[in-house]
Amino acid sequence: MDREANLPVLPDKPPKSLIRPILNQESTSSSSSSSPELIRHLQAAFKRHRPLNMQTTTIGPRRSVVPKREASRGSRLVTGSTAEGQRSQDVVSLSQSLAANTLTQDTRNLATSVAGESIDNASITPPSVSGTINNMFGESFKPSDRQMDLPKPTVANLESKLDIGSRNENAHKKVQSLIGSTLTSHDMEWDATNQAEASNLGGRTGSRHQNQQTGESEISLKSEYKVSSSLAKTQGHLGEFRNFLNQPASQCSVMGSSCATTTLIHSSSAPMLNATTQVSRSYVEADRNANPHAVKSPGNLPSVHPSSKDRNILHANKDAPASEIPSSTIDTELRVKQTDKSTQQQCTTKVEVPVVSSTHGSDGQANARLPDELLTGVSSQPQKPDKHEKAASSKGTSAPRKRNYDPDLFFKVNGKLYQRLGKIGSGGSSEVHKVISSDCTIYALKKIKLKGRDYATAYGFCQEIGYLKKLKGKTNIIQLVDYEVTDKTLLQEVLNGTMSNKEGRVKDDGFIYMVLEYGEIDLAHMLSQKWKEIEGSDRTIDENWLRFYWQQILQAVNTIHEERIVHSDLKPANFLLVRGFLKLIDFGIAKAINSDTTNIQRDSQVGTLSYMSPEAFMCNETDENGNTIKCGRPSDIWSLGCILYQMVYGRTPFADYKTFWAKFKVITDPNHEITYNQLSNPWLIDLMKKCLAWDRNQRWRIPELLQHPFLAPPIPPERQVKSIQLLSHIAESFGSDDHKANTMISQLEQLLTDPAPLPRNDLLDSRDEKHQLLSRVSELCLQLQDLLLGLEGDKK
Ligand SMILES: Nc1ncnc2c1ncn2[C@@H]1O[C@H](COP(=O)(O)OP(=O)(O)OP(=O)(O)O)[C@@H](O)[C@H]1O
Repeated sequence: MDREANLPVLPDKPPKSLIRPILNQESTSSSSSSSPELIRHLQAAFKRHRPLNMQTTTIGPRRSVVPKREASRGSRLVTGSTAEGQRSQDVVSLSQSLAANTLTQDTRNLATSVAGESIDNASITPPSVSGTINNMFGESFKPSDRQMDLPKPTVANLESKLDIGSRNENAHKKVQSLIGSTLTSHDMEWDATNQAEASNLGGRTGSRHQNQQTGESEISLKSEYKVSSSLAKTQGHLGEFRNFLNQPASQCSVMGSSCATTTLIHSSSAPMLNATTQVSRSYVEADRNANPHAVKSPGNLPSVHPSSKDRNILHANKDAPASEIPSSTIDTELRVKQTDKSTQQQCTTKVEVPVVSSTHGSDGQANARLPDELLTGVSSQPQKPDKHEKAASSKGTSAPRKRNYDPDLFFKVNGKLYQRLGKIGSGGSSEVHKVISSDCTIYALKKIKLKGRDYATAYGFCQEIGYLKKLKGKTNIIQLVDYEVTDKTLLQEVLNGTMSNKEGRVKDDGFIYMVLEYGEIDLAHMLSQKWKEIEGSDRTIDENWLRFYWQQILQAVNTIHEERIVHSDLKPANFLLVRGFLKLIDFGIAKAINSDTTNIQRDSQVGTLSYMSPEAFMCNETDENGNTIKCGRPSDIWSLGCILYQMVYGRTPFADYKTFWAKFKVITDPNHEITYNQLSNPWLIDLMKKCLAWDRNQRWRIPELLQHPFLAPPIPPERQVKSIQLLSHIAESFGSDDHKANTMISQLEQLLTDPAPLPRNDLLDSRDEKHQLLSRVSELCLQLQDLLLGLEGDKK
């Protein structure tokens, strides 16, 4: 089949908008007859009058202007009916047949946007930011979005209003200093920006200040007007904040990220958040020491006190009529009853139980009280409708939700509040926020908007919960701490494995919330940093570093393959460092393998271009023998090969092929030879080849890869060592600058040590191979002998 004949011709040149407007050149060429003086004036005039935003966003359409974390969002390819319409520019949408006449508009947009521009995934791009990325909600995501989302005016008042109790005083002071410092930093930003932003109490602008020092010098800019104008709001936030801190601790919190590690990793990028984690840990530990059984809460506030809403929940849990039960609680209860109880309890019951006991138990009565005026303050505060969520409960998918918290500051998942600390990143389908729970544990909260998506896609997103539940307790997979799907029917269907509404679209404004273990940095950024260190020096990648992380990558993928799950979107950005170890994330397009087969059935082609296997590009087409091309575990192995290649060489194997079609063509061509530049360790090349074999049946499986000589170098037997000693003795005669002799010696050494790179199992099985090997050895020996004789002749 001549696939290319059907391919639409895409422009080789990048779209105009992507062409860097080099004013100098244009001016020069268009006025070639003018005097150089005039040109200079013209250029100066252009520069002077260029609008500000043009300077920052229009010029320099470099892909490298991607914020940390955001950088690694690659071009995910989604095809056919399952392609969701609201992807960011990084997302490719292709019709299933890949024929020109069936290409969707999205595809054209993508293909155009990537033409001439590297679509090799921004994952190795330095985490510097100078541009703006639109996220799925149409909001502009700026680098500053990563910063604290706390309300500015809350700062000044919090410290004075939160009492410091005598018990755990140090720890509480730390919390307060944290609050003070983080909010103060935010204040600075707020004060420095225009007044219109003062009303944005969500603080979405975030702080661009990278350190406290800078912030301190600007604090004097704070105007009295701004503080007083937002006083009323501040009271409300204070109430919310206190209320938040009074929430019961989640037992799941022990799974949160190590604060110390977080501090270490992020020290350069998010100093304020570092302070947060560090202090929260101190607090948690101090409190634990003081009373290991108490539910943690800072300040001298009672240790456990539910919000007014929580009290409703408690009633409901006891004997209150159903009408009083908030919807989320009903849903939670429902889910616990209707689904796998043991698993559910881990995620939901754990969270609610402390609330019940603390309020209804005798201790609870004594402890769980906030000052009434504070509660009043919370409930009387005008509620800001969340533009994303206000319709979430409409049309019967879930009952109307009353809010007693500011959605700009908090997320609520299963009745538990999580305070926003900043946006970490946004993928093609989601946005991920760093949050802190009431027990001061840091989590990542992934929020996926469902509205407008086709049902199958929404179903797929929801399946991620299913996979993560299945992978609970697996240390090399990111752990799901809690979750909520506002569309209960959808969740129920996913959990039951049914799909009734395959063709429909999600109309209700539903969301999926997933509270996840927090990862400090992803592999894409680790690689980018590593390569920055290496570039400009004559060093190559440290093999031990490579072994350390490659082994973890393999083990993580092995875990899911053993569970019969194919990830389908393996790339550096989907491996997160948690407490020093890599964990796999993003099961958004993962698929389970049916028990009677080894492949998964896909309705569409999915993945991230640079890491997609040939069969992923051709999924569901027929090969030359008429067999349907399917994806299975080998498809993940190919992606692993691309990751390893990137770790070794600093770029993916097909990075030179810039456009989608160029990549498609080369990756699906069985005769294309991937270039492997020479390395000091030939095993490394062999290992990459084992993963990147075009024929998926030739690719090694993970158990084999874990035994590959690169990870498990063979120990040479005594005899071999002797032969190597002999060779090094001979090598000394030639000196290091005799390239020819040294090449022969190292070839001989390799042949004698281990006749690589033959597959280990059929090592020297055939007589012919042994014969060939011996003749090659003797040939090299004779040549070396000649060289040695020549050398001695020269000396005489
Ligand atoms: N648990 C976590 N801890 C820290 N950061 C996370 C976590 N989960 C996700 N992220 C960040 O958010 C980004 C997007 O997350 P994720 O890949 O799960 O979303 P997605 O919408 O499926 O993205 P994609 O389109 O790349 O598949 C990740 O690359 C990572 O940087």
